[in-house]
Amino acid sequence: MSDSIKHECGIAMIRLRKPLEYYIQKYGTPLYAINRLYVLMEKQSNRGQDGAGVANVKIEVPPGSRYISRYRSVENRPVVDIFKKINEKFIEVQKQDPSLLKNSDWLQKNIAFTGEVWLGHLRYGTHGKNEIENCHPMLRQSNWRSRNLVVAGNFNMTNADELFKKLVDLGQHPKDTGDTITVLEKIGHFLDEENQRIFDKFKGQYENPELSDVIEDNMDMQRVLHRACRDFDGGYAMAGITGFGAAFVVRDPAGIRPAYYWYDDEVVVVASERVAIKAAFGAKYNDILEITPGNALIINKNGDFAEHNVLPRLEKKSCSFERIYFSRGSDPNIYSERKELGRRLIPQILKEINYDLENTVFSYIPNTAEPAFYGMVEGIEQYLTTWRKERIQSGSLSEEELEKVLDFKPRFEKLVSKDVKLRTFITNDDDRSEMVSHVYEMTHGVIRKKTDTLVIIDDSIVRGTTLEKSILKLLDKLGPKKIVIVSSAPQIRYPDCYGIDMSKVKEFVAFRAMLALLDERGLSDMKEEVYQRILAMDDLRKENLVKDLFAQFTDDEISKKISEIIAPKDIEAEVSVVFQTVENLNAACPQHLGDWYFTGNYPTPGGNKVVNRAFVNFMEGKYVRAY
Ligand SMILES: O=P(O)(O)OC[C@H]1O[C@H](OP(=O)(O)OP(=O)(O)O)[C@H](O)[C@@H]1O
Ligand SMILES: NC(=O)CC[C@H](N)C(=O)O
Repeated sequence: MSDSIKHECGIAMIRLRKPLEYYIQKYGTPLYAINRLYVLMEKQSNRGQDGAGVANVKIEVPPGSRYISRYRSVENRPVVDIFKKINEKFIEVQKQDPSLLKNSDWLQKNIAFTGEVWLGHLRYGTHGKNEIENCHPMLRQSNWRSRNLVVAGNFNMTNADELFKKLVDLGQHPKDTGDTITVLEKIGHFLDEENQRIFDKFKGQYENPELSDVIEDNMDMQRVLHRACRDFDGGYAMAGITGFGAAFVVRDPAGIRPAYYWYDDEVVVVASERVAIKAAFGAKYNDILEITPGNALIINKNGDFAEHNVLPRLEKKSCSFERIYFSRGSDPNIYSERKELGRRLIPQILKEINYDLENTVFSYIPNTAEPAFYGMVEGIEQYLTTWRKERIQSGSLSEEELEKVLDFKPRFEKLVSKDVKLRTFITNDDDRSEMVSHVYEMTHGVIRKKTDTLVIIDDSIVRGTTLEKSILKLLDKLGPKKIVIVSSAPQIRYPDCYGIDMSKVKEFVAFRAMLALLDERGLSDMKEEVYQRILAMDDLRKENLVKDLFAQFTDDEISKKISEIIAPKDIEAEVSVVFQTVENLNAACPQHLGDWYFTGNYPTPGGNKVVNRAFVNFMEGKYVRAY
């Protein structure tokens, strides 16, 4: 695992509900599912670039034939790499005899990746190195078909270490400490027990080969998943396929990680983002459903499916950062939420520029912040409508003044372009500073030197590196009197532990600002005091003690300190930072109230353990992950 802040992982599942023959007839190719899965995965490439994997299971093949196939890759463009390899198999068949591509029986007997159940994964590793061994899907193999298991997930458990220990206490000997293996083994353990339970129940009644079918027909996946997941503390959308073709996607009880599905009579499809399902299958957004938190979508061997409750639901706390930054902004709901985030910042922005729209230029830092910018544009226009009305209704305007009021146009400009697609989050820390200075270029000749204030919106300020190392220096060269950085997200104060690797508190510029304020105010002893209180806790999950440190200061004090920290010493413009309030974030994204990054209110008890541990690590000078 590199030290960079991570995005998410993405999952993609397709279950063909008809025989392969049907798709060959209708779509003229045996590659129907492959092509759709490719789109489903490429459209989620924003969620993981450390590696990718695809697994395929054939239902009902005779003993002796391979029925689970898998490719994984950590190449530069892992999804392309995998699908190229899969495609090569069909190119070979084409060369051999093109008519075989229409022969579903022959294909399923002879060619891998011609099965009915597909599972794809894009990885941003949070646990374990960026090596192919850590790529999902992971396999748990057995000579008994119904004991085979393939798993891929978007997840992080705050108690991965305890889960591992439990497996060892059971007498197991996992081949790796990685969290995906731990989860795989955990589900696998209860899958084994379920196999045994059904075997014991029916053993007198059927002969052995027949018994295998009876086990598969009676397998209670809801029970397996309930027993496997009840010890998980974390955020997860965990997808799996058994060797006999039953598939599932289970979502954490607080709905932290996203999971959507869509179906028709040909397919059942699951993905982390709606945009991907829309693109791959032309689905209508309104027909794409969200897996209910605490439920599993279970697809039987025969293609029937339903949601089943697996764990009691918790208060829904879906990750708000998905809406602010991670997920693709072309999802109509996300687009309008991002706009709303921009619009809601207007009162703070107007205050910051002293209501002087004449000498202000508005712009944004590409790419994610673009919709928030459009929201900001709408907000300014709304403000101007009210302003014009009030001026006109005052009745005191001369002809010339009236014309000026009606003519006035706010200045919205594209000042920053980003010509490298690579997101700065994905490079490791050392390369990152180097990289960010080359990623952006500025539009000169728009700002009136020493006269204009520049208001520029970004989606989030995490470490402040993008601003400090690159953007502010470049913007300063345009000559503004003042630069107001607007963040559509509130101050990121607390670590995440539910799917993204943001668990080292010292990385956050808001945390560094809080430390600086403690020092300035002579409150440095509080750090030691909180540290000792955490060490004395009998259960770190009880409460988040780091909150006590932030509670010493107002939001504005922290914002001011952040602006001091990120403003490079050698620039001329005054710099200030405006952050979204948590109330406005929640109002803009009412279905995604998971705001622990900003509030420290974690949706599971393990979150408190992570933040307390992260603080202990900081105090002890340990630069390691806190879960
Ligand atoms: O404060 P920092 O730690 O530097 O991180 C915050 C920046 O990182 C992200 O940009 P990214 O380059 O991923 O761009 P995007 O907007 O194109 O997604 C995000 O949009 C912020 O601009
Ligand atoms: N971002 C994720 O969901 C990571 C999944 C898993 N924890 C891994 O590291 O592979």
